[in-house]
Amino acid sequence: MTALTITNLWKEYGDQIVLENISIDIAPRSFVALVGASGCGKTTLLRLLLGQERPTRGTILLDGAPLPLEPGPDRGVVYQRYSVFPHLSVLGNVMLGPEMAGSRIWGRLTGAPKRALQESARAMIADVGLAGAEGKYPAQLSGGMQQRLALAQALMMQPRVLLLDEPFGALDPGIRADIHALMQRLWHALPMTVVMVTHDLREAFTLGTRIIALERSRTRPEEIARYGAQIGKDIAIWPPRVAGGGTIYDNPALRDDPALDALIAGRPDSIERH
Ligand SMILES: Nc1ncnc2c1ncn2[C@@H]1O[C@H](COP(=O)(O)OP(=O)(O)OP(=O)(O)O)[C@@H](O)[C@H]1O
Repeated sequence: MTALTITNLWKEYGDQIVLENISIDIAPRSFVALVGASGCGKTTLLRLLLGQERPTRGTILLDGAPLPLEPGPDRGVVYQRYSVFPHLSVLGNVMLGPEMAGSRIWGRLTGAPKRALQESARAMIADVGLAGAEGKYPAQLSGGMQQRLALAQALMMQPRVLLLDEPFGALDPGIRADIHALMQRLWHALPMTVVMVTHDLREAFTLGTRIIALERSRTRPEEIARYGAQIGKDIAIWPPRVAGGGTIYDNPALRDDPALDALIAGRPDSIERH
């Protein structure tokens, strides 16, 4: 159950202010879709959450504790391309993260621990719809299959936060719809909070529990470096989607929110299962 708390976050590169005073509270199990014009700083914010970049000012807390300064297994990431290793098979890619983590503690995995890892890797591969492709290499997979593999690879480490940087942006619409369904299923099934950068508003509204738009209010050339992007819009999806497949009535935190109760009182029939 992982919450992210971003407070008064600034990111500057030299003289250029990219993010200006961003504050966002992300509730555990949310699915935040981050949208905004090209170059406004979406990937920069994701890299800050991953620990690949450090804030110039401000704080990021993960369940109340300062975010570790380096990427770690608590945060998984999937990019639009190149998240997987081309020289490893599907099985090899999915086993790699736990193997590396395990080998730091026990040395090279062999015997029963290796077999157990192989078994859970195969189960994860089946979960993302790649059963039968365990021995294939990424170049032998379609774009959609590669992104399923990238998801499996990230999820094997059981991240508390999954960061997605336009992971479905290069896929054809039909394939994208299939992988959206998979993503929804995984988000419901696994105890993770998701932050996804996307250019596609439809995708944001299909998957997100909340849509946050970064915007630069000043865009004249002489102003671009001196003012960063801020939160332009912050939209909660109605009816609220709750991870795990329940309705808002099943979620005590939401059920006890008086403002929401009032809304629900006016529209009791509009609460759907997701
Ligand atoms: N390492 C860096 N050094 C200097 N400037 C950087 C660095 N990384 C990003 N920037 C700048 O920060 C700004 C925001 O970039 P970012 O990639 O975060 O935007 P974005 O919203 O993700 O864009 P897009 O939608 O096109 O991917 C850009 O002007 C970019 O040039």
